[in-house]
Amino acid sequence: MMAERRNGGKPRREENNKTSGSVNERKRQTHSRKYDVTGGEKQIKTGRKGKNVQGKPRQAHSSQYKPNPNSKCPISHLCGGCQYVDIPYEQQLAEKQKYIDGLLGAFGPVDKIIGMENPYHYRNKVTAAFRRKKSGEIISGVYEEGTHNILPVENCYVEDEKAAAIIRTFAGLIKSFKLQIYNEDTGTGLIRHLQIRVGRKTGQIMVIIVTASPVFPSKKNLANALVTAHPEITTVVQNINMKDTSMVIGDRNQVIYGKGHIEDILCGKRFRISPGSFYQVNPEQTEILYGKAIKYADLKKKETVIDAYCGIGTIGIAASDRAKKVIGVELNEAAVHDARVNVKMNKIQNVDIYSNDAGRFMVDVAEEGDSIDVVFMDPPRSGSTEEFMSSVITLGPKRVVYISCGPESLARDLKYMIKNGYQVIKMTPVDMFPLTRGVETVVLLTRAGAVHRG
Ligand SMILES: C[S@@+](CC[C@H](N)C(=O)[O-])C[C@H]1O[C@@H](n2cnc3c(N)ncnc32)[C@H](O)[C@@H]1O
Repeated sequence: MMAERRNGGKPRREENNKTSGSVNERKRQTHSRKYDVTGGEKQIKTGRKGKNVQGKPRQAHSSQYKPNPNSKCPISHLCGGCQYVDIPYEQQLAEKQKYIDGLLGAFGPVDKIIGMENPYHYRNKVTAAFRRKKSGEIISGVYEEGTHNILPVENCYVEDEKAAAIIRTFAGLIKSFKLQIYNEDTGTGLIRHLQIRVGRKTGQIMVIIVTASPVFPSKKNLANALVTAHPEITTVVQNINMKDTSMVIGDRNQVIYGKGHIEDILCGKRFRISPGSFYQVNPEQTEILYGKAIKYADLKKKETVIDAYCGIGTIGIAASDRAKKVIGVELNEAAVHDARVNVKMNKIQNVDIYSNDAGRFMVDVAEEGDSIDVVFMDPPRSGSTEEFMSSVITLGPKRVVYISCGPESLARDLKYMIKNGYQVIKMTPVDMFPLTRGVETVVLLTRAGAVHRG
């Protein structure tokens, strides 16, 4: 087997594979808005140590918070997440269509954007920060854009409603258990964030309590109280993040209750999701997106397929019944582990998962001259690399199916692929992030001269 020749049948381990994105992606993320609609790690735009980007002290507060009386969401002007919350849904879709047509239309035909029937409360992953008021009451919410001020969230239109209810309960428990909220300036306190992940089809819910220290007194009692209030919670995990970082999730997990992960069902397959693993935030639209991607791949059970940036293996596993062989490659260690478990759990024989940088992996495959028929590529928002794409060009697969949540990096990468002998056959935008400006696009490229069916 070609991949076994490359590493003796053992998964490769990379120095960098504890990350949830490439180094460039992580650098870029720290300068992005904090509410990452695409499902990447939630980021805080940091200024000088102890200051926010406006040079104000970093201690979380919201004394200057003024609700916007003209918006459905009183904090939409400050949170920076839902730029389109006050625009009718049809108009949101029209705006996104216009944007994608303008940015990508010159490369090939763009289909009509696929919207949602109910574009609210779709987000299966919700992260909250906390602040103690002078009265002792605990506020839960999100960061004001570009600052460390915490804005109270009463009713977020994109978040899963069960997750929001759990966050409210947890805020009350912080007070009753007398837990200290982490203070970035002094480095004291325990509770950094709470993250909830929901398996929408299985109903499983994971609560991740991110702490600044491994020492977490009465964590079992706290988890019991939370599960008693919300019996739908299936697991509670302590995630330890001791770094001075804007990343929410740290490297270490300790299971407090349940299995330490959840499962969800997507495209008829079952997927395990661990705290550090990427999973699309809008699974209803993901099924539509993957359906398009697999249709574009036009598989006939004869093809060797690469699923690059495979996360927990979702696209490759969903496509595996239609291919001869699928090779997944992913950098994040937790996701690689999940992907391997997912292959076994779904009793799939023709999928191998590799732990590696996608670019380096493709270089190896290209150097060995292996034969690849189809490449799925679903890189982070910052897009792919020349290293990766030049190897794709060397390998010359008949079809490349590019899935992207970053239209601008997609445009850059399509230019490169076109310059190097590929053509864009079609593109479909899918609205994975209603109420926000975000839009996902799936693109079919073929080698110029290759016959295009379907
Ligand atoms: C947009 S997600 C897509 C994941 C998966 N295809 C899905 O749909 O769930 C991008 C994935 O690329 C991974 N990643 C980031 N940089 C990478 C790199 N240089 N090499 C391999 N994987 C990388 C991330 O950890 C993440 O799982």
